[in-house]
Amino acid sequence: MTRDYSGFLPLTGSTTPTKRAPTPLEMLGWKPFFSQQTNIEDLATTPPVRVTEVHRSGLRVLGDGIDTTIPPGPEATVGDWFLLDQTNPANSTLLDRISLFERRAAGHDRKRQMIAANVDTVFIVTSCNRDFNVARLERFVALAFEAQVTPVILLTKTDLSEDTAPFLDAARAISNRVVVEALNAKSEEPIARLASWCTPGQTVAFLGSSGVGKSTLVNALFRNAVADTGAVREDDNRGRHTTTHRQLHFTAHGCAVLDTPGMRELQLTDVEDGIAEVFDDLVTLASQCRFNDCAHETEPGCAVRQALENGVIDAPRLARWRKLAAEERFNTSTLAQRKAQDRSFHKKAKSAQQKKKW
Ligand SMILES: Nc1nc2c(ncn2[C@@H]2O[C@H](COP(=O)(O)OP(=O)(O)OP(=O)(O)O)[C@@H](O)[C@H]2O)c(=O)[nH]1
Ligand SMILES: [Zn+2]
Repeated sequence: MTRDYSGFLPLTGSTTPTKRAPTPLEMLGWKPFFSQQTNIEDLATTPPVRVTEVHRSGLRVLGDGIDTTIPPGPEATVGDWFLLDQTNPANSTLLDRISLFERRAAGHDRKRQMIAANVDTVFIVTSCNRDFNVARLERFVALAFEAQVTPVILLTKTDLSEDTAPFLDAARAISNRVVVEALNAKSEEPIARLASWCTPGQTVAFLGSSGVGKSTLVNALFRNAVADTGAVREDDNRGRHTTTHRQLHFTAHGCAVLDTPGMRELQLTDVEDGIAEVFDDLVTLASQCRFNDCAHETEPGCAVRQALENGVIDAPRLARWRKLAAEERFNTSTLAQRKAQDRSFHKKAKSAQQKKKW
């Protein structure tokens, strides 16, 4: 899989191609990627609108001078762009996405459920204390890579830690494609430290376990700049947003911040490529094993074990990769596949038992 990583770098003033003020559509997140899917004539008759709220009763969409609700469709989620059919909104055209967070729903058919579309950056938040866990960070980075969203790791609570260097080192070792920042979320730091990713027209989201400072950071982005922040509470010490539906909030200068309960429950399903990107060095090594299906255990000509013996790779990291990949495979398999795996396991166990008897 080839992927363009140029977008994984934070935008800086010097690389911004034009200095003109963003258009109202650009403030909502409109990008050349979407313009390419339409043309000037169509833009006039079917103007672009972005889904900013998903309710059972309908989708709230915003455009240039447009704020309306269109009927809910199974195929759209918060962050999506439509070309709005003003006479028959149900006929609006959904545009291709730059990125998509999705998950498998619970239940028998385990249908895919879309969480959020066209997110540019996801801040993976953890704190410089006992919450810090490399395996958990790797899992979130894999989810971001899979969704085609730029991950940025934020280490909070630097003010409560005597030495943040070991946390920074461990987080930076996860992937050389992921920027890591350490900060005190309760100070004045967040606005300046997150500024390069929270420019007008950018869409950001936050991932991380409970209590690490996600709400504190979101509130910092909205402090003194209340635009459409009805559901984001100031002084939220418990850190629970009141929102129960999926919603984009816009800061006063036009950065969209995703607030969606689903982001808290993203599972490791269908993220094989994302995991392979986090552990790309190990994947490359594994491809050099003599056998295609090498389990890197006792097989001859195993490049992974060789690298381990030579001290080229780190044993705990190798173990984390294998654990994550196994979990992903299990989550991704269908119920029928799991039953088949179970049956074949019981068969093998039975035949092993019978062999013993003989
Ligand atoms: N000292 C200090 N406290 C922090 C920092 N970041 C967050 N906190 C505090 O940690 C607690 C939890 O922060 P929240 O922002 O609510 O955490 P959250 O990640 O949103 O948690 P959930 O909403 O449960 O997912 C709050 O009391 C915050 O004030 C930090 O950098 N330094
Ligand atoms: Zn091997």
